Amino acid sequence: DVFTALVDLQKLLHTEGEIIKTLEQYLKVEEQRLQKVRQLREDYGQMYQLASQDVDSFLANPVNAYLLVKRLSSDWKNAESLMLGGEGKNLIENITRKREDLKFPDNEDLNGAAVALLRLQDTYKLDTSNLAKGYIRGAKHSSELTAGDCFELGRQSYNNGDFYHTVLWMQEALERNEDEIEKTIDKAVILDYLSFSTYMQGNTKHALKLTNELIEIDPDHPRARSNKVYFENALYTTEEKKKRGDDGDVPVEATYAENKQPVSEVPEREKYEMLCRGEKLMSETEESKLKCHYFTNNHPYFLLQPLKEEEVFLKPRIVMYHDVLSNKEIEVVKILAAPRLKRATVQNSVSGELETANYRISKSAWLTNQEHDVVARISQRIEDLTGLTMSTAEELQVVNYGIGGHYEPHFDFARREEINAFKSLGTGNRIATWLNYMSDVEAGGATVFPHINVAVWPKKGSAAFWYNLFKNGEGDMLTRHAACPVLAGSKWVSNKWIHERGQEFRRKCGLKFSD
Ligand SMILES: O=C(O)CCC(=O)C(=O)O
Ligand SMILES: [Fe+2]
Repeated sequence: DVFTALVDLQKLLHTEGEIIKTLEQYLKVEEQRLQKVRQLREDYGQMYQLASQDVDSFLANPVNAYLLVKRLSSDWKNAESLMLGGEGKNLIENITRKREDLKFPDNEDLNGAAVALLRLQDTYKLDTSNLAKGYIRGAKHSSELTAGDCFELGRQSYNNGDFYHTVLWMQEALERNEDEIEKTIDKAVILDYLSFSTYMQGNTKHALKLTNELIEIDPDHPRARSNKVYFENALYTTEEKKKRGDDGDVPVEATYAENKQPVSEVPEREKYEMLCRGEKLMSETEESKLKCHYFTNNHPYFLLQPLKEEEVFLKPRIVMYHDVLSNKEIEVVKILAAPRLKRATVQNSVSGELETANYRISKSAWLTNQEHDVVARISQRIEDLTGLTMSTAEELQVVNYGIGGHYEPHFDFARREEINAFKSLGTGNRIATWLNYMSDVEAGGATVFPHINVAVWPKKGSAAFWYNLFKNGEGDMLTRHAACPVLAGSKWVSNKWIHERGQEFRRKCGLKFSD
């Protein structure tokens, strides 16, 4: 799970440093080795020349005879091992197998990184060729991708059965391949993937054209000819059907399905992505009702140092507080959590078991009030600000999202049917959520509420707070929210999930669906 948090990517940079050292060492040793090989070639050459001048008299000399035999037996054995062996094997063994402190990503990690990039491409509507140039929203963030890199993204998509992205990236690979002087990938290999995926996307005509191109550059390609026949037949059948007035089931032009979600999910999904991109969906009138003021909660701590409270939405009431955590407190929390970050889990709604899921990609750790004064202080501050007891709240969850890290729309509370959720805690449902933003995020990473058109942008030191349950204990469906994928930078949050038990005299219960 290397791809889920920035801290892990830092470890990979360390590995990269070690790889550079190993390569340098390898070059040095190899150059010395080649020098020895060159010397041997010289020695053999000299002797051969001497012998060739007069073969008979050369061989008549017993020393020469001996040397010839030696040169072709033990000397050649040494030469052989010099040529075959090389230091490479030892050096590679040393860096990969013996070094436990080095982290190398595996195939699953590579796939995860590719999927993350493709998710960003979709959510933020990034253009393939701009992305390949390293441009993210106009600003150049990274180095360019080679044709080979684009091919690799396409291949990962292909292996995931995602032909839409395969076509996008193979096309980009093809274009880049044309311009490359030192080719990073073979054109025929790209065409092979591209033609098949184009067919799978419903564009048989174009798939056939690409296959013909492939046959032109590689007439003996193992699959191209049979594919050609197959595509021709498929096209013929469609044309025939058309003639018969039967409109045929294969669209002639590609219609790339943008969204693979079930129809019922599309509106939420679209709203979620629009909000993530920063599109404003809330009306002016709704926005004009929101206020900002200084907040004291009649507590001595905040009377001395009032907090800025900003209303983000009224029903359900979502508020933001600014300058809640200091940079020093944030540093302490990050340092405590960093060595314990693990891939975040979600509760299976049927079994109540915790498991990892692709709709939540981040790393998290839990901190208790007992382990550090700063953690206890944060808990106390939340209690003072909300008036709710922290004695039944969950521990402080610290979360780090890497590039592409996200949490798709969800509720923080358990629905009626999720009977097993929070059972072991014995503190009731999650009545409210307190979310601390512990970093600014360069791009992306908003917390969005798609059903009420709200987007909250992370700001270091700020916090968001809302009730998940109505006063009568029923869940408020409008609190459904998501963490948008991080487009650039790294996002740190920490949250306190506050539970029902113990709040009886703090938040008056009611019969109505009201907050
Ligand atoms: O990170 C965010 O912005 C939201 C996180 C969240 O919703 C959660 O952890 O339940
Ligand atoms: Fe949440």
